[in-house]
Amino acid sequence: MTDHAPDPRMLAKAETLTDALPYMQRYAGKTFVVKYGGHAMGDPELARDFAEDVVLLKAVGINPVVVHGGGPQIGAMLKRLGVQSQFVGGLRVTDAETARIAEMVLAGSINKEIVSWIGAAGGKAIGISGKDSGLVTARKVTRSEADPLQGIERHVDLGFVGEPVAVDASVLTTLSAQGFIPVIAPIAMGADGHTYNINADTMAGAIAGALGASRFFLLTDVPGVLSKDKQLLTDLDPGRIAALKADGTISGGMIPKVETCVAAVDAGVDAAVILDGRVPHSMLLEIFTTQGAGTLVHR
Ligand SMILES: Nc1ncnc2c1ncn2[C@@H]1O[C@H](COP(=O)(O)OP(=O)(O)O)[C@@H](O)[C@H]1O
Ligand SMILES: CC(=O)N[C@@H](CCC(=O)OP(=O)(O)O)C(=O)O
Repeated sequence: MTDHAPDPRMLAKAETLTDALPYMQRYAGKTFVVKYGGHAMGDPELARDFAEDVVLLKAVGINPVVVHGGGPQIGAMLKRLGVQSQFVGGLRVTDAETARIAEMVLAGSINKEIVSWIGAAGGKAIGISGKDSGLVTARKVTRSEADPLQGIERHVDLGFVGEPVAVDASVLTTLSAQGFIPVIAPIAMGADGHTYNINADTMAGAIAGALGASRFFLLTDVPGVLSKDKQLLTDLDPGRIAALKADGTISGGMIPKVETCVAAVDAGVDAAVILDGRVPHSMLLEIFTTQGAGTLVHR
């Protein structure tokens, strides 16, 4: 009798799989856009976990599309080359030289690294930037900032910082339908012929909107949006986000992240989730279990 008693650990594994079945059935054929942040990709072990998660999504019939960042890696390269860099409202002021370096780091090294990880996990990834096949057309971002000394709004020139104005997602749907996993660097051409550096969150949100994605995940290095006393805010709508920005709770790199979540849900994405990329397999837990993780942004 005892010889045939099921091992409880094996049973638990089987249960995990059967628990995931309704989610697999619900999401088969849907598109999930995943933004993989530069801060989340530091650890090779976590990068392997991330690649396995993406390949698993593809294997169960979901179409994952990866948009990556690389802010810290661009920063490190600029430092090595002795180029000064500064951020205004979470965006890197980008002169022509910085734009060239950002493209080299994002579309060159990081993009191919992610493609390699997915390949090693058994997936077929194709690495492109917003330039390929006219995927994204950018225009120059204009920002104004309050000048406390003069009490006026002052225009800030961010240089070659772009925002998507048009997305032709046909290359992505074609690649996905053929079994490929698109991996996208946040660099695009403007109609003016210039190369633009685009915040990766903004790029991912525009792509999620254009694809009509069911889910939009942003993997970063914090558990989600935190309150002033560092508690995780699990559920946010656009009104609450505006208040948290206004009182300074949300600052720096979290600003483009929440703005892009709001834009994505406005564009028809069902839900956007800001997740901790440092937690192994955080995306799988969010998708295939009842345990919600991170901050859910919805209408
Ligand atoms: N309210 C907030 N909750 C969580 N993180 C915040 C908040 N306000 C600012 N941040 C900052 O935003 C950072 C995430 O943005 P960013 O550094 O651009 O990440 P990524 O490289 O993953 O895109 C966090 O590490 C944190 O320092
Ligand atoms: C205009 C702008 O700020 N572009 C970003 C692009 C990379 C990025 O967004 O990377 P993360 O997602 O890792 O922050 C930059 O130059 O850092």
